[in-house]
Amino acid sequence: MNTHRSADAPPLLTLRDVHVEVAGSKILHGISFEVAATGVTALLGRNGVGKTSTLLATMGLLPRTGEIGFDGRRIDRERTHRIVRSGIGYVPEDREVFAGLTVTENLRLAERGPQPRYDVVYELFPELDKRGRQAAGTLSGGQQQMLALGRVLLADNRLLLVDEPTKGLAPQVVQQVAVALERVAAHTPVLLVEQNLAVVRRLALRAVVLNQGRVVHDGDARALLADAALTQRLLGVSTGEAA
Ligand SMILES: Nc1ncnc2c1ncn2[C@@H]1O[C@H](COP(=O)(O)OP(=O)(O)OP(=O)(O)O)[C@@H](O)[C@H]1O
Repeated sequence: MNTHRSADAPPLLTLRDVHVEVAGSKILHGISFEVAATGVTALLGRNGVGKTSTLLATMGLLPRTGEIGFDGRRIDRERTHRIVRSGIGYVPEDREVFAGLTVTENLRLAERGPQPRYDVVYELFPELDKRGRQAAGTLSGGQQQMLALGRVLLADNRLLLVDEPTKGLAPQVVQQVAVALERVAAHTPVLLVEQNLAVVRRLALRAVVLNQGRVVHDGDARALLADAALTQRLLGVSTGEAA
């Protein structure tokens, strides 16, 4: 099932001419794109093109110039804690669960505000409720990913930035995480960095493709993936491999 958005809804996140330079090397060269207010927008591209840096710059974790708007308000001059408080949740590529703490303790540490949304988290991921006393480090990769998603959902965020959630997972677990993300996205819009094109095809309405720190494609995700030559040129993979 694909997620839908209203064509009339204003974008939730807007990047305009965003540049990032780290230690003298230019990483993003003036990227501009929008993230819809519902469903999944995929951020794609080969290794090292600047996808993670785009998420980090949005969160204020890398120095950036240009305009970043969230829900009609500029956030490009704001510090990370303010951006987090404004309702953007970030799930990093390596998940970063506290391995020695239990599932419940990991969730508790992510509580923000007076009413953490355990109802939402446990409804989406009953496994986290069942495994509350298990050390997070002993969870499977897929379960750890669900815990990482659960932590950002606790805070009632209005947008999630999720970096390569299926990386390193077995094919069957990739499917479980895709189902989980589909359910999450029905609840909260997602900007998703993802290399697995079958997951992109399943979840994303729109796809933004980066190459060497620039946006080189922005459009309907399925139309891109249906065009084998374009997918091969932009992403270096054939859609056959992605199925
Ligand atoms: N702190 C840093 N210092 C120097 N170079 C960096 C730094 N962070 C990222 N880069 C470089 O910027 C480029 C973009 O990195 P980034 O991690 O954003 O790419 P990516 O598209 O997410 O890659 P991948 O798909 O491999 O995770 C890479 O060439 C990377 O080596």
